[in-house]
Amino acid sequence: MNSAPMFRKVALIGFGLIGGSIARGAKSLGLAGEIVTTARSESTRARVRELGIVDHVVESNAEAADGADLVILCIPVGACGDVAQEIAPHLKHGAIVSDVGSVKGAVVKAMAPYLPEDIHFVPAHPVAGTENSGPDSGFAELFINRWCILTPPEGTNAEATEKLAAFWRALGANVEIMTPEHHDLVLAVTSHLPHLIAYTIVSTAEELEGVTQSEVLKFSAGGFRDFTRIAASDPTMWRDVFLTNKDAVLEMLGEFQEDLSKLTRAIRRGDGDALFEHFTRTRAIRRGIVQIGQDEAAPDFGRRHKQLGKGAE
Ligand SMILES: NC(=O)c1ccc[n+]([C@@H]2O[C@H](COP(=O)([O-])OP(=O)(O)OC[C@H]3O[C@@H](n4cnc5c(N)ncnc54)[C@H](O)[C@@H]3O)[C@@H](O)[C@H]2O)c1
Ligand SMILES: O=C(O)C(=O)C[C@]1(C(=O)O)C=C[C@@H](O)C=C1
Repeated sequence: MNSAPMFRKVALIGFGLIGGSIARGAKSLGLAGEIVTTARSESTRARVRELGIVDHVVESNAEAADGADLVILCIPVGACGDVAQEIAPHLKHGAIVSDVGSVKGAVVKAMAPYLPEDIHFVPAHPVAGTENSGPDSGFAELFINRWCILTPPEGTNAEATEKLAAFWRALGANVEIMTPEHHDLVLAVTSHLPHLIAYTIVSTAEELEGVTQSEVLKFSAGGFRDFTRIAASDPTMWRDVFLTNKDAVLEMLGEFQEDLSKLTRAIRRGDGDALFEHFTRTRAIRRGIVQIGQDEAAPDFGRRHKQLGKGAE
């Protein structure tokens, strides 16, 4: 059985992995009276119409935002400022405007100046994704048991923040609130740096002289294969992440390079104790993360999951 709609009209600007997943989840669970979306290219809009998930696919961002109670920008971080400027005159009084960008400080800085005072701006980042993009890549269960971080600017209406938090919880996410600056520092090490390492190592392997490309492909077992998955992530999205979270990423990269130098020295010196001690510590960290994941599994996970499954039938 579907829940009562939380919002009368939800506008999703951009219909890729994240926009498409929100649409599928919200549709299955009946979270919106009406879902309107738009995408930049006619071919994407045509594909979204064909998929038949949303109620209306419109031609422009302004048209999508017009009269919506909740507007979510599901587009690359670098495009958020321009789109905020474009939709601002069309926003309904009291509407909640949000985004899903992987970087928060730059998004707040780019969007806030354009949003009228009667709009509730509640930036968000669902920490859930895959290496795929585009209208066919989304799925309703993407956010189940994952975190969604909200970074409302100081003075944001608490009721609006709670309404958006409830929307994300309904999609299956666990919600946490923090400042954009803290978000960007944490995500620099947990998400942005790992992607940079994956992007680096895959091209390093490809450019090696003593090892052929076919050998790399043939013998890419577990570890390297995981890196190639991450390194297949969308170039536009990740270009924007590194351009807009420059300071935090550079800070974390500095720390990483120091630690890498320590391990390099241990290998060069044949210091087995240092290597063993290091790997023992990282194994404990991994086991701790897995345990936290199990402890924090939402108690009503099964129910939500079933509900999504039913709605999608
Ligand atoms: N992919 C992930 O794993 C992931 C996870 C969490 C958050 N995010 C964030 O979500 C956002 C969207 O990512 P995605 O993975 O859904 O991307 P995607 O490539 O699958 O979809 C992006 C959508 O944005 C539209 N778009 C692109 N440039 C635009 C522009 N200049 N103006 C208007 N629309 C534009 C595209 O037409 C498409 O509909 C990004 O900000 C990303 O940082 C991504
Ligand atoms: O699993 C993946 O493919 C992801 O990279 C998802 C991932 C992440 O780093 O965890 C990537 C970027 C987003 O901002 C959030 C989630």
